[in-house]
Amino acid sequence: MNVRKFFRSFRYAMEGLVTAVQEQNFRFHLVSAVIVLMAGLLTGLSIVEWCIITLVIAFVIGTELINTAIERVVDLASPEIHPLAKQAKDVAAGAVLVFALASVIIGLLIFLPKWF
Ligand SMILES: Nc1ncnc2c1ncn2[C@@H]1O[C@H](COP(=O)(O)OP(=O)(O)OP(=O)(O)O)[C@@H](O)[C@H]1O
Repeated sequence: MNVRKFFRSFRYAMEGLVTAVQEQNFRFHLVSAVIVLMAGLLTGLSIVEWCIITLVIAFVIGTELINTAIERVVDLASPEIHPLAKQAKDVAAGAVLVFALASVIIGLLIFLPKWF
């Protein structure tokens, strides 16, 4: 295994995260994740619940990262207005929406019974 290559790839991945942080939607998901993690600490969750919350946060943020990557590629490939460019961006945004809605439902199922 090439350790230098591994750390270089890691650095590029971190640069990707720094790029994504400049996106308002990504920052919204990050802030939401921090709020959910703080609520989890204050409420007290089981190991399984922490695993579910961690997975859900990773899925939403991961999907938002892929959405950002798709936006960049579409802008590169089709800087002019094109129906396929619109479809590509809207479908990618739809993927984020599906995960975000599922995360809200899962969050409610985990937290509501503990609060009420
Ligand atoms: N090249 C294009 N051709 C046709 N429609 C486009 C094109 N680029 C963007 N759109 C439409 O405009 C919407 C907003 O595009 P934009 O590039 O601002 O993306 P966004 O989702 O607002 O992301 P961000 O502002 O975070 O970059 C897209 O969801 C899409 O419907």
